[in-house]
This record gives sequence, C-alpha cells and structure tokens, in this order.
Amino acid sequence: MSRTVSLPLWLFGLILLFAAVTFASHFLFPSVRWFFRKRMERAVARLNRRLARPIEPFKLARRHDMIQRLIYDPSVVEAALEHARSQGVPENVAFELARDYAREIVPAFSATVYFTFGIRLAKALSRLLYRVRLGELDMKRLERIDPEASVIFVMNHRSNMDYVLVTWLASRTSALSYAVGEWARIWPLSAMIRSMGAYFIRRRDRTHLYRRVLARYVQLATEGGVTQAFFPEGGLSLTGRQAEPRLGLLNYIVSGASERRDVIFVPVAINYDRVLEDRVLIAAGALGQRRFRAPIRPLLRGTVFYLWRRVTGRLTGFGTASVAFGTPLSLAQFRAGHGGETTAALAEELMRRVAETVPVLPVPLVCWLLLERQPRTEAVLLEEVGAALDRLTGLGVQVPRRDTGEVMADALRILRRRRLVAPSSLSLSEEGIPLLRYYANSIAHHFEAPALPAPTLRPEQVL
Ligand SMILES: CCCCCCCCCCCCCCCC(=O)SCCNC(=O)CCNC(=O)[C@H](O)C(C)(C)COP(=O)(O)OP(=O)(O)OC[C@H]1O[C@@H](n2cnc3c(N)ncnc32)[C@H](O)[C@@H]1OP(=O)(O)O
Repeated sequence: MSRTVSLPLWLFGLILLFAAVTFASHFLFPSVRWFFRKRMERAVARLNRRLARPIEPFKLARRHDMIQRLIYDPSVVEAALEHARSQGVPENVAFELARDYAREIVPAFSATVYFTFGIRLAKALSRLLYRVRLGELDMKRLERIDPEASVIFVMNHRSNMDYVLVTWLASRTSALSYAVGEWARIWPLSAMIRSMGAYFIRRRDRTHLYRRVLARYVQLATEGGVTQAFFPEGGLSLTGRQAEPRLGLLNYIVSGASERRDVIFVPVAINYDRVLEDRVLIAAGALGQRRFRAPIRPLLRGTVFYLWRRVTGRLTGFGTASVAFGTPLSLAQFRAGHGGETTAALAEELMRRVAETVPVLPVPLVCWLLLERQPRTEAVLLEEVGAALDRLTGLGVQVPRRDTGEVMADALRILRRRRLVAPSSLSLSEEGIPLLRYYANSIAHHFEAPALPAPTLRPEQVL
C-alpha cells in the first residue's frame, strides 16, 4: 500500500492538471460564480433604482436554466415528438435539435457589458458621427407607460446605426433585447451581441420545431416583462421607403399574450441626413437582392479619411440623425376593438404609426423638393423649404428646429460635399439621382395625400 510508484514526468503533470481542474470545477468555480453573481445582483439592484423600467428577473436568469425551461416547455416537447415522427428520427435526436435551437436563441445578458461597455460605446459612436436629436416629448411619453406592461419597440430599419442610437437613447428607460438575423452569427460578434441581451433568429428556417422554440422564447420573454425591440421590416430598407412588415414575431407576441400583463408597442422612427451604407443598399436594391458585400477597401479608406479630418479639426460630421417615439399602442385595448384577425391589423396599425412618426431632416426634405418641385434657384428652394416645413408642422410631423435658411444651407452643404448637387447651382448629377431619390423616399409619404399646395412664388423668383 505504501509502495512507491514511478511515473513519467509528463503523466504526473497530466494527473496534476486533471486534479486541479476537478478541484476548481467542484469547489472553486461554484463559489467564484456565486461571488460574481452576488456582485452582479447588487449592481443590477443599484442600476434598477435609476431605470424607468427595471431589468426583469427573466433577463437575469442563468442561460442554462433558461435553455432547460425552453426545451421542457410542453409545446416544444410536443413539437419535438412531432418532428421525430415526421422525420423518422429517434426522439432523443429531435430533443437534441430543440436544445441546439434553444442554445442558439437564448441570450447571455450581462448588465455590466450592456451598461458599462455597450451604452458608452453606442453614445460615443453616435456622437462621433451625427448630431443626434430626440424629441423632448418622447422621453416623457416613455416614462408614462404602465410599469407592469411589457414594452416592445417597433422600429423602421434604415441603417446599422439604428440600434446603436436607440440602445443609447433608451438607456435611461431600460435595457433592450433585439431580435437579430443570421448575419451576426459570427464569433466574436455573436458573443458580444448575446451578452447585450439580443436573441438570434433564423429567417430562412421554416421547420415547425425551430419556429416553436423561437415562438416560445419570444412568448416567455414577453410574459417575463423583457423590454424588446425589433424591426418588423425584417431588414434594411433598400429604397429609403418603409417595406411591408413580416408578421412572424408579431404573431408570436399576439398569440402568446396573457391577461396578466399587457403588451405596449412603442413605434420608433429614425431618419438620417446621411445613411452610412446608402450606396451599398441602393446597389443591392438595383440588383434586386439582399446580399450585401461589405466594401472593405472603401470602408477602410473612408474610416482613415474620417479620423484624419477629425484629428485635424476639419470634420463636419454626417449631419443629423433623429429618433422619434410615436404614440404607444396597448395590445389589450387594440384587441378589444378588433375581433378575429389581430396580427395583420396590428402590423398595419404599427407600421402606420411608425411612418407618421418619421422625422423630417434637412437632407431628405431638400432631396424631395429638388426632385419633386425642381426649383431653379436657391431663393425658390428657400421658399419651398419654408412652405413644406409649415405644412409638415401643421400635420404634427417632427421637423428641424433650426430656421429655414439654416435647414436649406445644411442640406446643400452635405449634398454638395458629396457632389450630388452642382457647387453653384441646383443642377443634379446623373449618378446622384438614385441617392437623392433614396433620401426623398424616406419622407415622401408625409406629402402623398393630400398633395402639397402649389408654392407661392414672387415673379422675380422664377427664372
Ligand atoms: C457599438 C455598441 C452597440 C450597442 C447596441 C447593440 C445592441 C445589440 C445588437 C442588436 C443588433 C440588432 C440588429 C437587428 C437587425 C436585424 O437583424 S433585422 C432582421 C431580424 N429581425 C426580423 O426579421 C424581425 C421581423 N421578422 C419576423 O418577424 C419574421 O417573420 C421571422 C419570425 C423572422 C420569420 O421569418 P419569415 O418566415 O421570413 O417571415 P414571415 O413570412 O413574415 O412570417 C411567417 C410567419 O408569420 C405568420 N403569419 C403570416 N401571416 C400571418 C397573419 N396574417 N396572421 C398571423 N400570422 C401570420 C406565419 O404563420 C408564419 O408563422 P411561423 O411559421 O413562423 O410560426
């Protein structure tokens, strides 16, 4: 028993290593995990005191527990059994598949990553690129929402800056959980996105089992009071106009909503003087496909150029980015007024509210006027800008707070710098017209019905 055993050094090292790992995983890791969890809970409690909508326990549940809860949900179990039957595979294979789906969907929210890293980065990036505008009324509207309800932000999708801006602007209210498409499923981006509380969705997987797991996740999160955000259009707008809504996520929310907790949808509309990806989106639209090839070289060149201008103090930025929150809609109230088919009617109403909330900015406005009214001099354009702003203000649309002359000058400066408008006249460059159309489209619906009255021009303004 007390005999000496001789071992090669490498084997001894290996045994020590395994012993250390076992010791750590049984004794050290649980207490380290417990220590960090306690710290995290204290930090979240402090954070919740200053948030209008505190972070719900659902969002803080351990990822492993959430995955278990999801795959043992009766409707997921039923879908897995049905999958096994229809595909002729053993039940445990179908359950493993459900587990894989759940692992892919369930986020790993970290309040530290979200509030100390994400929000700060989002704020810095937004301010670096744009002059950011948020209506004052908007924050008050958000703070008035029933604290017991689940809030879901429904947004138009213009740029990858959308979620950066909204995440930062809504950070006084709560942490948002986004539905993210397949494009972000690359490491380490996917890990970062998960830790920001976002959940992944597969838009192309139409199998019943996958859709059941996704539906139940969305329903459990909504029931758990998680504040969410999604883009019903399901992708970036390629034309500048709002696209038709996808009904899937909305239908999961509507069909899973309980009497216990109302769901409040908050329409969010974003608009820009300059969408960073505009040329890529227009090119994809012209080809009729949604495959975006990131132009790496122009991107790097642009970034270096931009940073150089920033360092040398010659940077004028990309104009204004404006976010506006529209009139919230209560699902319970909407349902009471709409029997039968709720999802499609709800989608239509939400898209209408998002559209009416779209803010008007100098570049989209001047693009629309240049294309539709074709003014020949800046004096005529100025008159048109004034008339349009008066009309839009009358309709309750959010317009720039600067005076008419500044609005026109800002827009022309940006358009001329991009060589879309001639330096000393209002002539448009041929290849710039699709870009002008793209920006004009973002606000065209505000003018569509009824038509803008004819401008009142003094005779000396007409060439
Ligand atoms: C630097 C610092 C950063 C800081 C900040 C970081 C934040 C952390 C990162 C966040 C990053 C976010 C970035 C997001 C940017 C995207 O990724 S946008 C794209 C992802 N989002 C979306 O797509 C949301 C909207 N999409 C949907 O709702 C889609 O329907 C789904 C669920 C994805 C499914 O896709 P689909 O099958 O192509 O869609 P669709 O045909 O419309 O729907 C079919 C379903 O609708 C149902 N349906 C159809 N018509 C009806 C009807 N009339 N009534 C009822 N149901 C109907 C069908 O029955 C079917 O049901 P299921 O079979 O699914 O159960």
